[in-house]
Amino acid sequence: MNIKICGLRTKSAVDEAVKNGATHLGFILSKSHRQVTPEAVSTLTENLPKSVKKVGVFVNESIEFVKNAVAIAGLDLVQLHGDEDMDYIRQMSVPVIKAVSDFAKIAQYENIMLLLDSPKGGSGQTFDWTSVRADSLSLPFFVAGGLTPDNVAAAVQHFQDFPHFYGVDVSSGVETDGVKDLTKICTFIQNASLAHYDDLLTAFLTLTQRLNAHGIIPYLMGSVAVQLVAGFSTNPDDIDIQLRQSDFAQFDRLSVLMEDLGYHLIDWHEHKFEKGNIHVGFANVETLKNYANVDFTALSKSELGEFYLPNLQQNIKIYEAATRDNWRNDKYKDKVILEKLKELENDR
Ligand SMILES: O=C(O)c1ccccc1N[C@@H]1O[C@H](COP(=O)(O)O)[C@@H](O)[C@H]1O
Repeated sequence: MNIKICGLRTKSAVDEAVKNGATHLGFILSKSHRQVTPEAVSTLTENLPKSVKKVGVFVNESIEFVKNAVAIAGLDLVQLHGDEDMDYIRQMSVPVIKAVSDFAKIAQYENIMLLLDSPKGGSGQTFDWTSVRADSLSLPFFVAGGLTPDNVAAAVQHFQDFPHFYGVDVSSGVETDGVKDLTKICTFIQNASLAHYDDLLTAFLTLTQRLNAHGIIPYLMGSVAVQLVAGFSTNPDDIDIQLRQSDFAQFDRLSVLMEDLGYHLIDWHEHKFEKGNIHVGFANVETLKNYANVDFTALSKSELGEFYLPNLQQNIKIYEAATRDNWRNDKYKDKVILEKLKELENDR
């Protein structure tokens, strides 16, 4: 789940957002009471994990102004909140998020990300979510505008089935008296991530029933399994399923079964499927011994259904292996999960 915390101005707020699993940090570089300089962004984001993206927010600035800020602040993306059109957007040196509030005008944009917002960015005003039709959106999109720790779960649930829903974005809703509130940042991220976790777990349980009907018992791995076993928020992105080699080898049969459930194959090499905002990856559980020195036959069955999952100690071994694995993209997240798992084990 992508979670963007925007309008950051202090190191403590940046640290709180990162610590809790924000995937994007937003900095206002145009005129606003939240405005910061590109130099300040550079200082505030020193030592930021690579997986956390820095977004600069601009309103109708000159191309030179934006490019200069991108270079000084080291921005990964720019968010454009004014009347910038495709001619302007094509001149940007980094990927673009375009804020839109008139949803009838979405069709003019291509190869970018959208941010659905109320007409006045950063005002904390919501828009009518039901005014957006899923079939009008063919680009990945963030939802913003008046989100708060209290309504973000409802927003995630509302947009979850939109095929291109990418994440949620907040500024005013995590402030108290105009200043970023660390408790609200933490609660916002946890509530957004919990709503997505609930959806992923429900999708996994549906999938499990279908696999079981074909004589297959899946192994639930990754951050959904950790959250189920350990109970802390892991902000899962996808569902990691492992299968016995005999089941995994019949990938064509698996593909048919997934398509029946509305998923489509998005990466044949990685055995990844997608349905809306839900991604499911398959792998062979019998490789666990070599990868993490975990005997897959020692994994326990869940009480929630006919599937296996690793316990606390087995998850620790798996995440230790993941943090050593050069192929893993999000090592920072793996490291945070590993630290929390170890803390939990020490407390027992
Ligand atoms: O936050 C600002 O001051 C701002 C100024 C100019 C353009 C956009 C701005 N904020 C962005 O608007 C969205 C929604 O914010 P909110 O949660 O409704 O307050 C978010 O991306 C802000 O960073």
